[in-house]
Amino acid sequence: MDLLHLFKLQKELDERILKEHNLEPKKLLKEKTLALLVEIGELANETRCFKYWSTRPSSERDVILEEYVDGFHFILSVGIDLGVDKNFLFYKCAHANKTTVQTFLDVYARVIRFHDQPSITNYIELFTSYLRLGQALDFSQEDIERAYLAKNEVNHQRQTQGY
Ligand SMILES: O=c1ccn([C@H]2C[C@H](O)[C@@H](COP(=O)(O)OP(=O)(O)OP(=O)(O)O)O2)c(=O)[nH]1
Repeated sequence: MDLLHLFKLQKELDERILKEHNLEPKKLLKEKTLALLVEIGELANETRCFKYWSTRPSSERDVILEEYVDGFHFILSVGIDLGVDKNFLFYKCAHANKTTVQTFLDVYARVIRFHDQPSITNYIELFTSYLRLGQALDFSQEDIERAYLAKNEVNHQRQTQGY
């Protein structure tokens, strides 16, 4: 996954959204944090991993992947606001032997911790937990990159259409 390229595309999208909505280039950490928490909830809903009371199957893989990359957009976006986008290197994160439910809860905890204390260390922890979630959902880095690029394009089209 070419992360520096994804950060660059994210920056272009974020700047465009600010411009189209006449927003000051102020940081929107609270809004982005809530947006990310909502996206993670939508993602969990599509997987149905916590719905022990139901036998209905999860959504299609592509639907789950699209929800996943919505959250990834916001993670990249807060990384840009933090100033790590130009030199952020990330290799592999070890596979953690946890249930999908626990992996979701870990991501929520990391989001809140980063919000309360937006340090680079807490950002890396958040980023790692989100990639672990991707692994738990069986997405390769190539899957994530391809789906990110597709959704980034959709987000630009939405701005063109006055979304
Ligand atoms: O500053 C921003 C704001 C939004 N986004 C992206 C992230 C995500 O990919 C999308 C917002 O999520 P979604 O597509 O779910 O938006 P929605 O308005 O909730 O649409 P829907 O009703 O289709 O879920 O916009 C950014 O990249 N940067």
